[in-house]
Amino acid sequence: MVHHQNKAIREGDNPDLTAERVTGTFDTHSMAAQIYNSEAHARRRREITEIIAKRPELHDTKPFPFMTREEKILESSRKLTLITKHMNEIIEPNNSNEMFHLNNEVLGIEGHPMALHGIMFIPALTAQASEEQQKKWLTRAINREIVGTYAQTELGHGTNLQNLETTATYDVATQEFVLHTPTITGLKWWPGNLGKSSNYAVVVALMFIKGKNYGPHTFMVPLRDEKTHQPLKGITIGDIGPKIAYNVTDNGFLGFDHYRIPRTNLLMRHTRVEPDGTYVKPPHAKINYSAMVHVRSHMITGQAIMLSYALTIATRYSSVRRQGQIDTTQPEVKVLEYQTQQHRLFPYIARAYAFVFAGAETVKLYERVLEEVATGNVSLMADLHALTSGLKSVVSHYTAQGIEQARMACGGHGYSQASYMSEIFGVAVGGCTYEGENMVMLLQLARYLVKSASLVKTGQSSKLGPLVAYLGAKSDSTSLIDRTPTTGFAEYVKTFQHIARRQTLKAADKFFGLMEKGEKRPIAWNKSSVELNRASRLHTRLYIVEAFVRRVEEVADPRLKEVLTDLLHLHVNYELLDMSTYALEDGFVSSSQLDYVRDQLYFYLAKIRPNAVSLVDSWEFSDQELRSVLGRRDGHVYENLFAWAKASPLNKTDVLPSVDKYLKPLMESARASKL
Ligand SMILES: CCCCCCCCCCCCC/C=C/C(=O)SCCNC(=O)CCNC(=O)[C@H](O)C(C)(C)COP(=O)(O)OP(=O)(O)OC[C@H]1O[C@@H](n2cnc3c(N)ncnc32)[C@H](O)[C@@H]1OP(=O)(O)O
Ligand SMILES: Cc1cc2nc3c(=O)[nH]c(=O)nc-3n(C[C@H](O)[C@H](O)[C@H](O)COP(=O)(O)OP(=O)(O)OC[C@H]3O[C@@H](n4cnc5c(N)ncnc54)[C@H](O)[C@@H]3O)c2cc1C
Repeated sequence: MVHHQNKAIREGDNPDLTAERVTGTFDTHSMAAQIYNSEAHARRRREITEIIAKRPELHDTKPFPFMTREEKILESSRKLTLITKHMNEIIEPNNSNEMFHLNNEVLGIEGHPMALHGIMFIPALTAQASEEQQKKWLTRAINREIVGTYAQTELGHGTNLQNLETTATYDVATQEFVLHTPTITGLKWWPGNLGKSSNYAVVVALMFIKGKNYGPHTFMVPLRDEKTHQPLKGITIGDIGPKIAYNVTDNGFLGFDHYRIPRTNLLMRHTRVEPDGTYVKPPHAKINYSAMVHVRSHMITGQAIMLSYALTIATRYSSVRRQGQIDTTQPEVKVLEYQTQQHRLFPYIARAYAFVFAGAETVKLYERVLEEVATGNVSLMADLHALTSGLKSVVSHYTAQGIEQARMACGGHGYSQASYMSEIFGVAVGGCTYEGENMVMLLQLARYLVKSASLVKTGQSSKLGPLVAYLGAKSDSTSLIDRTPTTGFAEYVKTFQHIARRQTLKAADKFFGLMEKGEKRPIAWNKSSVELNRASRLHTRLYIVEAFVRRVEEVADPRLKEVLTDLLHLHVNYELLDMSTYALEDGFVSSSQLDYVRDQLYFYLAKIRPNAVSLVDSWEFSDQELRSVLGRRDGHVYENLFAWAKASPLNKTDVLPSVDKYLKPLMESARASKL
């Protein structure tokens, strides 16, 4: 038996796809270890996939697109109950990476009744509840004795937390907080699983003590009776209705009518209210925003995975789809042969790898900050906030663009729900909004960049943190990009640094200049905000390139290193062309250098071509996880598209009731009137 580098090869597969896999130059299991950050975890992912494959009760009973929302929720709850019961037979206890994979395989991306429980409720209790409170609630939450969510956003306000309307007013006499929703716009609106599934929530409300507003604080709030699941008195609660996607999750609304909770339900790890109403300040004003930072840190990887779902589907399909000829004397080609198709897909494959490498670094920094904050050291909170604000915005933006490109690359079949592209897009694009609308979060990073620019301008560059140290460096007068060996990335990094530095300093100049001319700070900020956000994007894209370079430098296996180096070449050339306006503006890069960059790009599209399928196979998504007829591992697309269409609920009968009721009489009366 021949041992291929690509471990997805099986007998009986579509030969067009097998031919792609045979040309792969590297071991896909080893690449999976890069993607998932360790050989052990990549192996465990495969083992979990195998266990699930052997347990039909954990499989979808029919394709998701054929289910109603209610059916999907029922089906998801059934599987959630099973995986809860059999968790220890499938994954290592309390291993969040394994849990993530188990959820993606069995429950999928459309959410489930305990999605927010794991993503935000438990992280909020872990970071913000005191030890005593954790004893009371955290263990019960981990055991799934109670189900919770994170209720912050309201109908009228999501971004501007200072103007939330839900109030928590301290009553010294009873030592209780009184939660109240004063208006319709003060209703909590959007929290996942709030509508129907959760019986508790960490609620964010403005805290008032003796008439003074202390701003947003987090409270543990019971919402439903633990036995009957009926809403408690004083609580109005429900589902907000269907969304673009993610409809298995019951995003909900919530109102309070003078609803009382004990003083000790204020989450008190970092902040306290004494029985007499004395307020004890936290060590950092934004310490209670930790659940948001948790999601922002982890969603970089989640977004990279969803982008890779779409790219896996489109790249495999492009290898079995034949249409048209390049050489008219030859048979029809696989659509992946077209340079335009490669240009549509391969730079996004490179981005997906870049994002997952950046995501791994972000999670590491997050874990470090979490540990430090637990011991009272808040020094890195601002850096983490700036980094995650930029990354969540840039990565979710390009992920959505990439999924849409992948959908279009599948032609008409990409428009069918059999591709699953619309759901992947719909779920991923939510990431541009949730956890801070992208423009808003870029502006958060811009605050950090402007402060850093001030240090540069006042000769204090030595005080710059490591993420922005390049802002204080001197630039060469021109880029040396086409004058260095093609294997060196340093010149590209220098060019991206130059572009990001110039834009940051320019945007900061504009902002400070407007203030010097007499504009008030917030007005000057608003008038500079498009330029400021450009700086934030360029800074973040520089970070992503650097994370990619760091990872490629670490790789020891020469075959992996070669293909990752090819991807990195593709990435830096594509990125530079994409931001060429900035490079051309001050003549740092000339148009002849851009011609070189373009040639490099085309060279690497062609070089990557034989590895394209292996690069997407390396993510090792099972068919169950992808839920896409077009993206099937075996490449047998056409017969399965036909089977899928035949299974459509509309095809249960030959004549629909609507035809009997309306169309037949309509046609009959049209015919009769002609007589
Ligand atoms: C295969 C993959 C499968 C995946 C499956 C699919 C996944 C789907 C999952 C879906 C789950 C979705 C869950 C979503 C949940 C939510 O959306 S929860 C709600 C999130 N809401 C937001 O993010 C709101 C955004 N707004 C804010 O964060 C804040 O309002 C603000 C914009 C940051 C401003 O806050 P405010 O308190 O008003 O700030 P200011 O008083 O103006 O101060 C600004 C200074 O504060 C610093 N700062 C802000 N936040 C932090 C922080 N977290 N840490 C550290 N510092 C912070 C900021 O830097 C400013 O500092 P200075 O410049 O020094 O003043
Ligand atoms: C799928 C999904 C899941 C969610 N899950 C949860 C959850 O579990 N819990 C929860 O509490 N919330 C949740 N949310 C809510 C989400 O966090 C908010 O919708 C998000 O933070 C954006 O806030 P907003 O809706 O108020 O947008 P808005 O702030 O109203 O944004 C509208 C526009 O105004 C602009 N804008 C607003 N403020 C500024 C500013 N200061 N400067 C410049 N431009 C500005 C924005 O850029 C945007 O273009 C979820 C949302 C979605 C879509």
